[in-house]
Amino acid sequence: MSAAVRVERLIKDYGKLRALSGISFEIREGELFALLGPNGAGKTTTIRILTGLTRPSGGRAWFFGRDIFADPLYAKRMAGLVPQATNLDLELTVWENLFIHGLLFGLSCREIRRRAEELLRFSGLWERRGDRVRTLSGGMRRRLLIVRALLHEPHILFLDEPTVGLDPHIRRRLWGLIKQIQTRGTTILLTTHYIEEAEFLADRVAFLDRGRIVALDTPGNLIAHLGEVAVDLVTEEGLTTRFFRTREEAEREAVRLSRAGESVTIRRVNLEDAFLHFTGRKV
Ligand SMILES: Nc1ncnc2c1ncn2[C@@H]1O[C@H](COP(=O)(O)OP(=O)(O)OP(=O)(O)O)[C@@H](O)[C@H]1O
Repeated sequence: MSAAVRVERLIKDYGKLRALSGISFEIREGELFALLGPNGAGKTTTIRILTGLTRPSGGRAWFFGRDIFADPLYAKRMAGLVPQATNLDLELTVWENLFIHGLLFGLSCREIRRRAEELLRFSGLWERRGDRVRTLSGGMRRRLLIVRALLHEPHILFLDEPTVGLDPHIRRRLWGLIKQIQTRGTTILLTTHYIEEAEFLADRVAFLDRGRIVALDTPGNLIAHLGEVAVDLVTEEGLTTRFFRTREEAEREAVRLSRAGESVTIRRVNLEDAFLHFTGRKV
């Protein structure tokens, strides 16, 4: 069966700057796939290309086996986009924002009413449907953006840093909503620079660094590549970390280091360690 999304050697140049250097990946149907990388890594550019907002300089991409650059209307129908910027009309109500979006996608008024009600109830925004968007909190606006992106029943949802700038409590609530959307059968590509977001949500993660994918696997496998247990050692030069397959090995090393007067801590290896290992940089 064809992958929900297949990207092959995608390149994007902005003048002399190569923002994407030929990235390739596949997303299976129903999968939640995360592109994790620091500012400027090329995450938004990837999403903009796959949602038809910008043309690639090279490479190809397919949704369910169909070439999306050859058939942009098909791509538009299949994809829902939650952009990084909250581009809602603040003076219109929640309901009006959805209605206009539905009309732009060619949905009938009946379809819009049915879908909008279902999604607003699902996302906990039904009671606010008559309120102006200006009166909604940041978290609610983000939920409304997700509802709007799902209105035309896309098969693939693109979420560009969906929780950036939100407090931890609201972020977790959004994570729950995103998981539920996946459970209902939607394939999701999410970009983030929050390690814990990728670790919590993603079935597979691609580490994107300066326009290149430097590693791609499940969070568990990316972590296991380094080991199970980490020993952090604080010295005058800063923090260095060593990785071990077992807790016993790590403890032996920690004891040896503390006898030598070093300050050490033992902890589990996490996705941030893996990111640092593959890129040599922090997210
Ligand atoms: N329209 C544009 N014109 C010129 N350069 C651009 C344009 N859009 C992006 N870039 C550059 O391309 C590179 C990748 O940018 P992109 O926005 O895709 O990164 P990102 O990983 O999404 O970062 P962020 O987390 O800040 O959104 C950056 O160096 C950026 O400055």
